[in-house]
Amino acid sequence: MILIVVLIAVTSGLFLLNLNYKYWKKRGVPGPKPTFFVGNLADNFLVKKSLSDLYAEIYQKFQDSRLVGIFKANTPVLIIRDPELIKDITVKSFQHFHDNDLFLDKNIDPLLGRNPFFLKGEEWRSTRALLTPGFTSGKMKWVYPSLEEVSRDLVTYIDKHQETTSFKAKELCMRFTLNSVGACAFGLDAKCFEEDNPEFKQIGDRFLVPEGFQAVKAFLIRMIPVLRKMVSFRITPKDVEEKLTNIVRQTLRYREDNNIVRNDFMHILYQMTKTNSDFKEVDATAHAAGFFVEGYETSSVVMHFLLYELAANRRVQLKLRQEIDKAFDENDNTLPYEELQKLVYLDAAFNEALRLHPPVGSLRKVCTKAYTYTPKEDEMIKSFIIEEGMIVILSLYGLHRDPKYFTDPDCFKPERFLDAKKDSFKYVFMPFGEGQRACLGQRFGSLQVKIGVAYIIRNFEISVNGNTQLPIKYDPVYILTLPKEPVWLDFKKIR
Ligand code: HEM
Repeated sequence: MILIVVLIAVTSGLFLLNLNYKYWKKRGVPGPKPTFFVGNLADNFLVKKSLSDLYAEIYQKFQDSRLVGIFKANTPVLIIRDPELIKDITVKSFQHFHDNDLFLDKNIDPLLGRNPFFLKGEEWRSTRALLTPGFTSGKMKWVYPSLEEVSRDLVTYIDKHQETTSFKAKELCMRFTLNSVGACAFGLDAKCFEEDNPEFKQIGDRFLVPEGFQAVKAFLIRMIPVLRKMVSFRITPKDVEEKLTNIVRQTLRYREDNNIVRNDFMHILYQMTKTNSDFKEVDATAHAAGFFVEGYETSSVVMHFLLYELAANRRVQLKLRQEIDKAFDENDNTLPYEELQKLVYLDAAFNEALRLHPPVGSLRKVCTKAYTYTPKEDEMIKSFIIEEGMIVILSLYGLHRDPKYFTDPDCFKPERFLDAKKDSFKYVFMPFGEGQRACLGQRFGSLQVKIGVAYIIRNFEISVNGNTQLPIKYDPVYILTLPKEPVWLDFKKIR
């Protein structure tokens, strides 16, 4: 009897699973054939390819479609290919797609759970409004002297070590961004150029890497989304949470006891704890931690890809050095904030590195209010409803390498950004996202990467070391776009 019940349950389960696989067919939306149980993401489940690589592959296969229907396990998901539709989702119809497909309970992960990236609805809106004043261009000018100091320390650090060894680019850039975030967010010297493994680096090495059991939970939640509400999942390791909380607590106390005012993000948070009774110490800690994790990691990823591309493309490196040298030479061997803003070729090279290697390879939005998809006249699809709760994917990696928008899409050619008319890459080049949910730290991230690279190019000739495995393949597991094997660079002092 039990056997019969189990058989009936399994057969009905299989039947229902297969039934769901007709979801897109019924609506006439094109898409790749799903594999039973895993849907279209088998290569990610088997740790062969990153999700961003997979979405981009699917994006590329369906050249003539505005959207592609796929299955994550047996859940229907939409990949949006059309820039006009992307504009609608991120800007015009934002009220239908205002949340990210990410879930962290702030009672379980109090630091990242309070981060705007993970927050939803009204809570996201009010937190974003609270933090936005910390990222104005005025505030960037405020922290710029700290960034200059850290950049000079970077040059001294490379200088000291380059005789004996070449550098793992990501690690070098991470030391730089950790020091700059330490200075600009916490008002502290993170000592990443002095010690081999200082506390900030230990925290940085572990922050975004869910360990053991948490990684298994993350995988299960991805496969079976209903588990989100049943399984307690955290990204921030417990000991990292304790260390960061202590750093913030001590800094706030020290400032209070000694009446210290510094030009940094912590001062803004400190003021909020004094002026807003709803803003508690745990909020200050969470937002300082948010600045920490978003500030060092994405920027160090971008910076190391930019250095790699400059090392691999000598012509671009030389041209960039001419621009940078001129600015330093005309300003007493310094690079003032206003001068950095004028470096158009540096800006183009930065954008081109972001185009080729966007750290966030895909954006996953959730439909928060049913949305009617209206096809164009030449489409073979009827109008249909994108239901509340459906996940829509914007494949940044797919868009950024689409030959329809970028000629020779796999080549590093900063000139394309110089020649382009304003806004011509809108909604096809969007490394920071678009619309109300776009990256809050874009100004700070761009500033620290550009100043760090400017100081390096001013002082060193860089080349790719033979230890680098080419062509670069992306890590299938890490949540950001990162090479599976490290990029090694050689530095030759020229000044
Ligand atoms: C160059 C480096 C960076 C890149 C490429 C980058 C990219 C992104 C992307 C793609 C998003 C998602 C946008 C969306 O959902 O539409 C995002 C969100 C966010 N980023 Fe960045 N980011 C960078 C640096 C930073 C820095 C330095 C900070 C802060 C110090 C920061 C803070 C945030 C926050 C708070 C969000 C969530 C915004 C929201 O949901 O309202 N980012 N970033």
